[in-house]
Amino acid sequence: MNFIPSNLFTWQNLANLVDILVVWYVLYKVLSMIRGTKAVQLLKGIIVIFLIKLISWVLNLHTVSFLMDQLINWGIIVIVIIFQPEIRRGLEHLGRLPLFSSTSNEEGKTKNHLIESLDQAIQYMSKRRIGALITLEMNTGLEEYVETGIDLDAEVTGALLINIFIPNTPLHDGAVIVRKNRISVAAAYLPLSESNTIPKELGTRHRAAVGISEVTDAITIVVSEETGGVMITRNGHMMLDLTREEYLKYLHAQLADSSNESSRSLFDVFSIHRGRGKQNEKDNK
Ligand SMILES: Nc1ncnc2c1ncn2[C@@H]1O[C@H](COP(=O)(O)OP(=O)(O)OP(=O)(O)O)[C@@H](O)[C@H]1O
Repeated sequence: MNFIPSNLFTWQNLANLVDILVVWYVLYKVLSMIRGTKAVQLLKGIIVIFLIKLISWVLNLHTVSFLMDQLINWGIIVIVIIFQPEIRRGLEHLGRLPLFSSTSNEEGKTKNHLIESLDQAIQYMSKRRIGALITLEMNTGLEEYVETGIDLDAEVTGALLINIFIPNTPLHDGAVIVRKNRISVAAAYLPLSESNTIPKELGTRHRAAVGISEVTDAITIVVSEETGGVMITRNGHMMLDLTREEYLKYLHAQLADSSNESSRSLFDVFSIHRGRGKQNEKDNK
């Protein structure tokens, strides 16, 4: 039989190629989403169960095979219940694809004002080592965390943010939650992460920032009281020791209205994980 190269370019082969690429992309996304979370242990457990199932099937061990079948069938329901928040977050991610979203000019201006206020507060607090924890609500509602805080419902300004976090004042402990471009509450309690990827030298403020990013799509900014360093967390990722340039770039990409801006910086944004802390120290002097 002769090999004719043009036979390779059939619709069927193209469909197969697309099929493989889609599966590969979904697997890659799932694995990078669960990296460093408790889901990795779960995945290992699932692989072990499937291996036992395969071996029992090959060796004709009927009872073991039956038990594994039951475990797999019921396990799916259990996983859906346990990972309900993560599944919800994943679906919300899908809903946020550009195809479904639109933003207006007015919204863009408000977002720019929000970023300027955050920047003013971060700069002030970082230089003076004032600890701060600010969470920005995105698409997932933060109602249950808002309920733990003290109501403010105030316009976001740099001055107010600074004032809230001045040590030994009634509102400084806990997190500020920003909703719909307003400071909704201060002194809110956020869930603490149990991730073992958080560096040991970071305390509960940083752990709370990672915690909220694991269960919602909120963007959380931390200013460290000890070092003045700036961290942002989102979707379980920590971006540590960010310089001013880096956090502004990130916030603009995630919040600003211009679709050009966001798509242009998206790659850069995801490549930031540990910023140039040295630069931060320089800025502080
Ligand atoms: N679950 C939480 N929710 C909201 N805020 C919290 C939570 N846990 C701690 N905090 C805040 O963090 C402060 C304690 O910070 P701690 O020194 O333990 O953290 P850290 O990560 O080492 O930060 P820093 O570098 O600023 O010291 C508390 O006073 C409180 O304001």
